[in-house]
Amino acid sequence: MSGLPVATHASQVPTVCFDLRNVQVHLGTAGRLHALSDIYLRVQAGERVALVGANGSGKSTLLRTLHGLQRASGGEVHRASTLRMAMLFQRPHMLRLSVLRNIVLGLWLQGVPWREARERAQVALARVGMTHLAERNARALSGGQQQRLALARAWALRPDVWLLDEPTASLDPHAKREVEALIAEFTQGAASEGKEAAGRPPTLVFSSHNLGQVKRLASRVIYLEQGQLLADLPVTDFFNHDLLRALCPQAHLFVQGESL
Ligand SMILES: Nc1ncnc2c1ncn2[C@@H]1O[C@H](COP(=O)(O)OP(=O)(O)OP(=O)(O)O)[C@@H](O)[C@H]1O
Repeated sequence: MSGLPVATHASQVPTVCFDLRNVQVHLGTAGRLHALSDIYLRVQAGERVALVGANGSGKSTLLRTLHGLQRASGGEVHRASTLRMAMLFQRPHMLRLSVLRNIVLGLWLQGVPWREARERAQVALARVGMTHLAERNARALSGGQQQRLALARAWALRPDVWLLDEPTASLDPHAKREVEALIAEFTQGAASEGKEAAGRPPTLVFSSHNLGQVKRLASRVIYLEQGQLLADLPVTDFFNHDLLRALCPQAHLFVQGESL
């Protein structure tokens, strides 16, 4: 694993965030399960990449490999050294503390002084419309509220890169819409302090089974099947049925199945 050269433009946000070359991830007993095979993937700063594919196709493993939570068994993982990454999961992990303290502690652990952390946490809570819940125990929140809190906690850290693993999969339709709207706001520039001034919104890589959500949030779609990357297309090409059928029949079948 190594750092990519960092571009010199004012924001210090590098042009290439991730560059995976021939990456393999083997899991399970004696590494017999090939969760990812021969992955080549370069993600530029500001891209919005959706990972799609059936259950077990390797989406979570790829996200975890990008983050560094999962070590590659082979190949090269290059990651820009200055990246600040936030990773969110389908079911967020909340500390048994108040809503506000969940954010404050996250910031404090990153070296932000307590007083500043409290102020930033309050701004972040307001940003997700949860100020009135600041003193509630975070574990007592609904699933949708917990995911909004997880987003606030991540946003308070001002990440360059958002890695989201099926962030709305376990939510009811109303909470889904709320959480998706926040993801759109936080990752499309408008709410990203500092990044906006640099003219470059943060980078988003997310997995989803919701193809409507993929259309709304992504600019590029990657299709995985049994750990292999079979299609990597601009979102408009991916949802062009004739083109997709010609370029990647497996992905076309998958889209047809998911659209039923
Ligand atoms: N810790 C682990 N040990 C062994 N096998 C694992 C482990 N984690 C994942 N796998 C296997 O690796 C493969 C890829 O799993 P992964 O969770 O990346 O798929 P996914 O596309 O995210 O699936 P889903 O849509 O269900 O979340 C699957 O066969 C899965 O069973």
